[in-house]
Amino acid sequence: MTSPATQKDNSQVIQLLLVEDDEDDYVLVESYLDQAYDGNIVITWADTYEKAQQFIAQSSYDIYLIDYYLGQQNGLDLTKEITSSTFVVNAVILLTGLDDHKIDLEATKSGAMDYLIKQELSASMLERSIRYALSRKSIEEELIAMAQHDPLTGLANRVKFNMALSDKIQYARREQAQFAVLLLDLDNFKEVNDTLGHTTGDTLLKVTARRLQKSLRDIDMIARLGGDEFVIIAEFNNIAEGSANIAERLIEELAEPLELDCHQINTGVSIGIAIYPHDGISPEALLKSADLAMYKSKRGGRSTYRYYDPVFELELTQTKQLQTELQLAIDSNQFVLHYQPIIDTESGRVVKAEALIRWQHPKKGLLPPAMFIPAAEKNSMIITIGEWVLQQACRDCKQWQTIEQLKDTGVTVNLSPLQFRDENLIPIVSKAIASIQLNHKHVTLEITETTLMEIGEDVIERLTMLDQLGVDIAIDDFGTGYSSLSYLKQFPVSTLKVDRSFISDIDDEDDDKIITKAIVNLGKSLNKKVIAEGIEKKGQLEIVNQLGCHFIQGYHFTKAMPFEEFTDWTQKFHNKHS
Ligand SMILES: Nc1nc2c(ncn2[C@@H]2O[C@@H]3COP(=O)(O)O[C@H]4[C@@H](O)[C@H](n5cnc6c(=O)[nH]c(N)nc65)O[C@@H]4COP(=O)(O)O[C@H]3[C@H]2O)c(=O)[nH]1
Repeated sequence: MTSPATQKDNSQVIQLLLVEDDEDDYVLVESYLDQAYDGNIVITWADTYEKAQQFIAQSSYDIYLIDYYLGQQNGLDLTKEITSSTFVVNAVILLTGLDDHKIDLEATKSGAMDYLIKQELSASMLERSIRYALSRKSIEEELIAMAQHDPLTGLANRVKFNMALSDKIQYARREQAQFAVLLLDLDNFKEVNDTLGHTTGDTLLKVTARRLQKSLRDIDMIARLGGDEFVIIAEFNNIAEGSANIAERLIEELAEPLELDCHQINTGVSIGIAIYPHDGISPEALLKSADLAMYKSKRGGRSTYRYYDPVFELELTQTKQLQTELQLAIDSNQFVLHYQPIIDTESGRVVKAEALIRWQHPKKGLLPPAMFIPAAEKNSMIITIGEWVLQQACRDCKQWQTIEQLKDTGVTVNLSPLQFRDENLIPIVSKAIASIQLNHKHVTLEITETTLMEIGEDVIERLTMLDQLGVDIAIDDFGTGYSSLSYLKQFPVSTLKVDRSFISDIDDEDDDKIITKAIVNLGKSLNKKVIAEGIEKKGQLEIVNQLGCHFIQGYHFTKAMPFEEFTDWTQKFHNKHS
């Protein structure tokens, strides 16, 4: 008998475990194998079931040759033990003294690759059977490798990641160790994919995978879970310091601009971190915690990382609850619109009214948008709410046209980022206006500067489509979104709305005055109107008048009011100022 496989170190030589309780049969099989392989085979002989189990636990073999009858036990059971792993291929050949169709079937069912009858055995038959089994093993191994890898990046895929995470948990439980799961999501992958095409998107993913591999140690596991989501399992001596360092390094590395297909691409990554065992002891729980933390870092300004905090769970539950309530609010008409006048500084008339949504909650009373719009924006509910706002605002505007003092008053509606991106936006807007035969010029859509900046190159196309409909477009919160001048020049927008933060300190802070002045001048040079919103005090009004703002809006005149109140207020205002 040769020594166990563990002691040999020649990869060309076949390692074979022969499980045979009959010494004569062992000698016969060994002689055939020697004849067939001329020494290029290492045979480890186990003469009992238990010994075979020991060898199997210590080492792995290229081929297992197992006798069907092993004393009181059965070679089929041992075969099942060896072949039971889903992700490791083991080549087993069963030997039997009987030519029995039933045993043949059982052998195949148990996972054996072949079934040989001892009386018919020869060196060539053994060699052929082993050759076939090894070739099938290598094909199956290749298939398994393919099933565990992401073909695009070559990284491990979700299947392999799940296995690795389960293994890591078992190891950490045994060793009382900690480790971190870092979930990464690229910040502007969708924009790259949508604007530059899938080929560039794929290249970005491949480059990202390479960058991640470069930044990590070999011992860290990295996988692509799908889309632009990557995940890392990493162990550190000091888990808090180590995981923070790695997250910072990855954020820095992935923030480096890239030149892809002649485009400069600025990517970034948001990272969520969950630590075993604090944030979960099962693969599902850990991944869910990392996912919540990643979602948080995405929301809290991109290119950041967050550790999981149980409070996120509570927030998520509250958000879900709010979303259920919002659906009910939509179904039972609990939303109302309030209107705030926008006044032309030259004519002194109310030219438009900004529609601002409120929720008439059956228990909590009248709720401001800040208490429900962010939750609605987390899913498509904002699209449904936004469509209602648009239709109601158009209906109200049509009503004003029947009143002499308000017949020229237009309406302004806020569009959330999701609505602006929605492919049905144009039909929704045109239906709301056309269904009541309102003139398009009476409708203004307000889109924040930040939203416009986040859309990417598609923005001009989308704005142009709205412009072609005939509606007016205003950029809200202007001055906070860092839009470039060259971009702004191409936007078919009529109005810039100076962000309230500049107006609030305009009377005592020079910087804000300078910025507002610059925005007004910029607006004028680009042939756009400028609205100063948030005018609360007389002093602010005087300054914005001095600077030449075209329109004004704010508590100094009035807060937003329900439809009837707004109508009365405007009539009185016009009577007073006519
Ligand atoms: N401190 C101060 N505040 C003033 C003054 N004048 C007006 N405001 C408030 O400033 C907000 C102006 O609207 P926004 O910037 O578009 O900001 C809006 C807008 O982003 C969002 N929102 C409101 N209605 C809708 C809607 O129908 N759809 C969408 N998507 N968002 C909406 O909610 C935000 C807040 O709305 P509101 O609570 O109604 O708050 C309104 C308005 O009541 C002032 O002189 N001083």
